Amino acid sequence: MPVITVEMHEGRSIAQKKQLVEGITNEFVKIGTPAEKVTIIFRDVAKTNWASGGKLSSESAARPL
Ligand SMILES: O=C(O)/C=C/C=C(\O)C(=O)O
Repeated sequence: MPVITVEMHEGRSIAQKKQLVEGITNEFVKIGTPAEKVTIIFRDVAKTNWASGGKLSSESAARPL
């Protein structure tokens, strides 16, 4: 019963999340896991709560989601 947690910047659309769900689930199906057993949790993190390379994401140049 795999549980996959995806922590990412907030802002992705439902359509984008559905695409991710399909892709991630399919990878597990390819290795023999029934799709119903795959659980995916999205944790959308505000850019003010995320930092990389010593900088808050909210203060870094915007990149497309
Ligand atoms: O850590 C970074 O520099 C960038 C992270 C980007 C995401 O988490 C995202 O695109 O959701």
